[in-house]
Amino acid sequence: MQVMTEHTERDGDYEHHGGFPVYAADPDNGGPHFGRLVEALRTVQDLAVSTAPPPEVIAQAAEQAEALAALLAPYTAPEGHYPAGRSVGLPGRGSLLMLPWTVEKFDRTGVRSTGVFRRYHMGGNGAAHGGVLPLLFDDLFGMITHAAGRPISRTGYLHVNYRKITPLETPLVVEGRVDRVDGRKTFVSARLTEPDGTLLADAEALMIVLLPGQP
Ligand SMILES: CCCCCCCCCC(=O)SCCNC(=O)CCNC(=O)[C@H](O)C(C)(C)COP(=O)(O)OP(=O)(O)OC[C@H]1O[C@@H](n2cnc3c(N)ncnc32)[C@H](O)[C@@H]1OP(=O)(O)O
Repeated sequence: MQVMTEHTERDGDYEHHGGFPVYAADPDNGGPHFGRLVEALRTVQDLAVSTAPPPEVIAQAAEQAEALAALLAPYTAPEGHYPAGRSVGLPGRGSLLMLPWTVEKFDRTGVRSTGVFRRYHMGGNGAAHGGVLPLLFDDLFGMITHAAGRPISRTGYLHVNYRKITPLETPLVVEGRVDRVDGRKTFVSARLTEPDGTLLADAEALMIVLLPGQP
């Protein structure tokens, strides 16, 4: 997918990325207002799942949301030609789908990212939803594979162990690495912890290098 980092040592097939389009990081991070837009939309997501306004306010909000959608709709662009997902200077690379975390380390020895789960990510009883942890790990494993100089790979399996309730609005750290390479197979693992090292979840996955033209 995204070829966004310079590598000094690359896998021999690094330039082959299956059938993925090759596209680059956006050096402008979407321009001067894009980060602000993404953050405002994330706040709207938080509020959309946590407010109970009266019907007249909901109607007003719906009209404004519809107007925003109508404003943006004419600018739909092909994959790799919009800043979401390519704005590596923004939390979650500027993609609303990704957790709004910040990559602190990205090299062949592994990737570390820090951030918080927000109100939008809540499951039950104040804790993070179980489904957002695999999202965090899966994206991290994609980055780990990429940072290790492996060609773009897809997740064959992803196993998460939920060790402790994951809190919201609490600074957390996720860090992982390549454990083993076997032909097309890259075995990776990672841990989600509190800053004091308390383990919240760990995960392991198999990333499989795509064959030429493979989607
Ligand atoms: C900077 C950011 C960069 C981000 C990069 C993007 C990362 C994206 C990560 C993802 O989330 S991808 C989305 C979730 N994954 C998928 O949708 C994958 C769907 N599955 C497939 O497309 C194919 O199954 C796959 C390409 C993964 C593998 O199919 P292949 O037909 O190419 O391979 P094959 O089935 O022959 O398996 C290759 C090897 O892996 C092994 N394998 C495959 N799946 C396995 C599995 N689930 N468990 C254990 N082993 C498995 C398989 O046995 C075999 O081992 P050997 O080479 O030793 O014989």
